[in-house]
Amino acid sequence: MSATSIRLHNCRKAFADGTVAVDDLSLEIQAGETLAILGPSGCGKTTTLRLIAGLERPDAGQVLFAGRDVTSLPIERRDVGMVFQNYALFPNLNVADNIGYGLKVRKMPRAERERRCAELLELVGLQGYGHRAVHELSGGQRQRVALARAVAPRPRVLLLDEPLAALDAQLRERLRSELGQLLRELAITAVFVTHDQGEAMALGDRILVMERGRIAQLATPRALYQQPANAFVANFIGTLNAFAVLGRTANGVQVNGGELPWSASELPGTLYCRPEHLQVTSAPGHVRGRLLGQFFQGAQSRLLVDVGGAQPLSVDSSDDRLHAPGDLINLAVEPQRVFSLNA
Ligand SMILES: Nc1ncnc2c1ncn2[C@@H]1O[C@H](COP(=O)(O)OP(=O)(O)OP(=O)(O)O)[C@@H](O)[C@H]1O
Repeated sequence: MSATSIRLHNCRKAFADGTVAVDDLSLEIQAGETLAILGPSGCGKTTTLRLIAGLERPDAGQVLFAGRDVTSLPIERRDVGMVFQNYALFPNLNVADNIGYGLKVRKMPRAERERRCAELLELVGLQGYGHRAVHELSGGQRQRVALARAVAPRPRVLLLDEPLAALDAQLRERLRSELGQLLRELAITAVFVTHDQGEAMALGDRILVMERGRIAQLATPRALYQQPANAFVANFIGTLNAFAVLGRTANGVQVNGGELPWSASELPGTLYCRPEHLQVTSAPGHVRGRLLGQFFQGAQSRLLVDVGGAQPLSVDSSDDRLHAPGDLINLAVEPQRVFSLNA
């Protein structure tokens, strides 16, 4: 089955208590695209996924698959595969029977089913595990079985709700890259919900950042990071330093700890820059403050510098020099790395 585009058109979903989980949401997901849905708890990520799945019906608006209105179709008639955080495998069936379940329901002949199961076990790196009981598998292995089961019937759309959240950090990272590989191999349209920005950036062709049931921004990971639409998105993707603007100077603006380059005629209330764009310098830089701490992270260190603002500045430095807490640190920034944002 070839991949399918998905369109949400003015979708709204409120619950009985009046909570508006999804508020007039319109977006289009290309055929074969992987869309990550990211946002704070309660912003409507899971509800959006459930609207696409057919597990919820919108109060208003339409859901279209390849241009066809599927709004009133239940999940079993939408041709979607789903993977949940908690595996949701059948505990009384072995691995092969779990994977083959959807195929059996669709009355695929046994020999063909077995062939497809073997192919899927190989795809998820579990060759020879067909006869294992579910309780004999690790968390990561269970999640691979859940994936294999979801894609076994070759669905048009794969939906994943925090698929890696239950795994420990190391395993999550490994399975993340395996999942990315798998999604590319399957060339399936995939939508996954996560609250992990690293996961969203690594797996999503585009990321939908949601805020209170609406789109805060829908863009590629790179565009979200480099051109965040507003402060909410910028704070959600990566770390952001905020400088309250205190007034104009000859070449820029006055901020806590010094002066930032700023040539635009409008004078925003806050200016921003990313931690990797602040450079520690021995010459007088733009701002100066006292080191609160230095955290070694391997290829670079994260420095926290107090310039007297509301929050200490975060600075990423690949310079190996060790500073001591309390040291005075000079920081410089290239003018084009300083930006303002809509509130
Ligand atoms: N069945 C329901 N009945 C009432 N309110 C609900 C129901 N399901 C979700 N909500 C509410 O709708 C809003 C959106 O919920 P949703 O689960 O979509 O958010 P989420 O972004 O996935 O959150 P999380 O990251 O915490 O899982 C929340 O305020 C939630 O409490």
